[in-house]
Amino acid sequence: MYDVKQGYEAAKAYYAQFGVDVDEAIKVANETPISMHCWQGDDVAGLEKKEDTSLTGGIQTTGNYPGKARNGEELRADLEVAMKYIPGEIKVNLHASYLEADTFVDRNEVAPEHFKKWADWAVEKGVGLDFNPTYFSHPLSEKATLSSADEEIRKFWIQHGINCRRIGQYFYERTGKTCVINHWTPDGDKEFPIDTVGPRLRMKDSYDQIFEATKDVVGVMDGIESKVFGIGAESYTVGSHEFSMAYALNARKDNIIMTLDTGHFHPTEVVSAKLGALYAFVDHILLHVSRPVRWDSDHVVSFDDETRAIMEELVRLNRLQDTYIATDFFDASINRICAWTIGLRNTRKAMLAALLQPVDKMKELEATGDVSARLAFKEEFKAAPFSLVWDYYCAQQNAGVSLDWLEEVKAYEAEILKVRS
Ligand SMILES: C[C@H](O)[C@H](O)[C@@H](O)C(=O)CO
Ligand SMILES: [Mn+2]
Repeated sequence: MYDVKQGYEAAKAYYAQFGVDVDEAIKVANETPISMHCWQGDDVAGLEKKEDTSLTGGIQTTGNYPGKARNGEELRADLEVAMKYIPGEIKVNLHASYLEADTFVDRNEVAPEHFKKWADWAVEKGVGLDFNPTYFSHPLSEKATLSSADEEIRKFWIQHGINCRRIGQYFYERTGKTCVINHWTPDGDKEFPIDTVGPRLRMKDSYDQIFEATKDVVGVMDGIESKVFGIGAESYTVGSHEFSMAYALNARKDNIIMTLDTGHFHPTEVVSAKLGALYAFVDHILLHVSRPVRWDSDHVVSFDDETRAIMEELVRLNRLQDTYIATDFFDASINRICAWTIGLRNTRKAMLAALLQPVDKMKELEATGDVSARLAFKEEFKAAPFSLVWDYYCAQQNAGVSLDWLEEVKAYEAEILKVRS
């Protein structure tokens, strides 16, 4: 290993030229929570006691890498391994389908008691918990959920949403940290329907009922996640971007916000370009950081242009602290602990790289009309020595410098994952 401290000192001198406080950047990156999705660990299968665990709702995992977690204990153990190598504040993000009970519990019956093991574990680890109603992978979700024209089915899913908000409050009470709840429904149509508003009016009414019935709930924030299409819902989604944005804005409640998933837009649309416009109107946004490859493929988050641009935009807008950052990917073709570690480290690294830029100086250049210097600065910091600061930060946090973590995860794979059938 090279001299990490020496590298950090050199980088510090480089950044000092531009007035960037490296230690402050590390501090902010370290204290900004990233919500780590549990569903990478078992290919979104969940822990419900049921025969059919197939993934529906127009989302897909591909690959059959050995060693996926088969129960809550294994999933928590795997999460813990990955968490060792992800520096900074982490929350863990659960779907309702990760309930733990001795017998089958249907979605309209989920309750706080089914998440006691998760809450005990989170308290022991000192992490917060976020939550998601699971409006998919269920016989009653095949046609539609919150927008269903069948009142019995719609009622079933409304009850699920209501119960999930109560579970969110339970997580808040146990961990002392706000529980961010995300609502995503797969409702949509393969062909463009004749009646495009009816399903939306029903979905709007369903959300209204969920929030009205739980208006006493405290300690939660609710994101409404939009999506442009899904497999089998290529032409129309009920919860489109316009629907979700309009719902969140019109709700006029501080706790109902928009969720932007980086894989849920047309391929040439980028979330980074939406943030500045939305923050002119809202106080908070929930982000699902993913990597769409040609479609909403949910590849592992990369340290790529868009992830970096999102973080740069949040820093420049001074909205990092107002944005709930969550990861959302599921790759079944590689070691799942590596998937988490790589994706979450990249998310944090992009955040740190964004914080290591002289934003005030760049704003000043722009304000004075010096657009040539603005471009020169933007380009300069693309290749600035942030990785030396990153390595130092990982060393400080005992999170594995460079690829140190890989050998240890491989050892865990050989010892623990390989023996799972
Ligand atoms: C598991 C899903 O990815 C998640 O609930 C949702 O956020 C989504 O992005 C569906 O495409
Ligand atoms: Mn998502």
